[in-house]
Amino acid sequence: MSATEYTTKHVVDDLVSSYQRVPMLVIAAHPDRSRIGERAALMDLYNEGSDYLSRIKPEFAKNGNAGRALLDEFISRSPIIFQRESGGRIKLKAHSTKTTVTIAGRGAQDEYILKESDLDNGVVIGLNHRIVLLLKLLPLQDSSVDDNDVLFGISSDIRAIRNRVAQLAGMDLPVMIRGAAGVGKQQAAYAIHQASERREQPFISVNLAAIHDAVAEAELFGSYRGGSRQPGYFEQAGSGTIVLEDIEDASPGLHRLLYTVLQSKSVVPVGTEETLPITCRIMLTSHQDSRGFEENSTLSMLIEKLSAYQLFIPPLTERREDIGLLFDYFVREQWRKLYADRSHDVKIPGELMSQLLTFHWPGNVRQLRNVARQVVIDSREQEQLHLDPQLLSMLKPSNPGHWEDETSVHRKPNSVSRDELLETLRSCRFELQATAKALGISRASVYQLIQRFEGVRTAQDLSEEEIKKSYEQNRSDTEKMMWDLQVSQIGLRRRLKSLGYDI
Ligand SMILES: Nc1ncnc2c1ncn2[C@@H]1O[C@H](COP(=O)(O)OP(=O)(O)OP(=O)(O)O)[C@@H](O)[C@H]1O
Repeated sequence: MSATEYTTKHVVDDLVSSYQRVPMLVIAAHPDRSRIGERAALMDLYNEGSDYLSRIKPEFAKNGNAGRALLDEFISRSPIIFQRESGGRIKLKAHSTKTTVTIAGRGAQDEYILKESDLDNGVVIGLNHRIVLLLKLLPLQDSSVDDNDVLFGISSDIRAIRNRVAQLAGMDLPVMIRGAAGVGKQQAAYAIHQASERREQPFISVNLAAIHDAVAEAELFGSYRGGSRQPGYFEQAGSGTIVLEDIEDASPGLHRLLYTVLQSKSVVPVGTEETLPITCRIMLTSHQDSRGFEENSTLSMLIEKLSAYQLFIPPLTERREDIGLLFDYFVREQWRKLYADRSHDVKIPGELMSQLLTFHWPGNVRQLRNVARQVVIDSREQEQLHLDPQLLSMLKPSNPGHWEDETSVHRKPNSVSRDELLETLRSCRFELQATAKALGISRASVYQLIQRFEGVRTAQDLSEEEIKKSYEQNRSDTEKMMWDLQVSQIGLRRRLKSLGYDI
């Protein structure tokens, strides 16, 4: 690789937009768990065209500490060689080492060619099935890890978001947080609240899609019923923070109500003449791309009003370097919760970590956390973390982008058969937006087709009984519930939350 400046997409529009990226090795699994998240830059590969990896080189570091090599007795001192080839490719040569080298968990070979695009996404290197490293082009930054970070992670994206959170915490302004389902939007809102002067005040999160239009006004702004005052969510938030989740899923009526309230900075509880000033900080979350908002709609005006400060959280697969550390963090958290009496120094097997690093994570961090919980439950009597075969097959890498070329296709909804709809819904994890894209029809048409065909449903159509049964059978795992009930996980979570389940 020549000494080119690699440009990287950045998460926060108005922060620095390019970094120098170099080939970096990040430890994702190591017998000594404290080493997860350490990184080493292959500067000789970057500058001179070749570098090597062995038990004694290079030196990995985090938190500004002095570096140390892998130092694992099962890893050979003889080197694995990285050599620059034409076209930004890298040859990895394992001829002269006794260490078994695997790439992305596949069978061991003596030589591998890594394309530049592989290095962009991150190449998963397994050493003797004990140590797993991610080789990726990353900015030349130190790895800083603090277990007390509300937003945990070592990627430059999470780092930039943490900096942004610190800035936003000091400004008493509304914030808009965008990103796909499960990326950590609510976690980011909580991080801002915790870092702000409002931290001692309530933090209230409201799922707008779960509120029925008929009761929305009373639930949000309060009411006067049967001789007593019922406080709404805005009042309950007091001088704290209110997070209005997934704003695009609320009804247009609700958008209009919120817009009026935000203009007047006050609410009028239903059935009263009383005007109550709003003192809480407002944050919105959205899982939709800004192009998805219809121009001049109340929603777009509402968003414009509230989006003076935005935060975008990228999907987990764009920051694979966070996976090892986050998984270890969630395993420790779940282990403490479930087996407080047992040491939580269980080993993460190399194969498991390779699989986690290569999976496409459509449910993002939430799904990773669910997998960690499931693995901990399944490992009760084991020395190592154990993965249930069903879960293992679910984590097989697949091609999530298979519909992307079809976004320009436009067809009549009438030409979509029930079978095609069902098959596409399944391949898109029952998410309506993705299904609409894949079929080349609008989201509204997908919804109409669901209503039309028998046996095809959304989470809104499920009975409370069915939800309860599936919740118990699947031990509250919403990923499993999604496949069981054949509805989107986002919709399902919304229903669960509105029914008061702990998720
Ligand atoms: N960087 C992070 N560090 C620690 N925990 C995280 C991080 N990101 C997400 N999580 C955890 O992952 C789970 C999902 O995060 P969160 O609920 O914030 O996602 P979201 O983007 O708001 O999802 P949705 O759009 O589906 O509501 C939560 O349990 C959260 O605590």
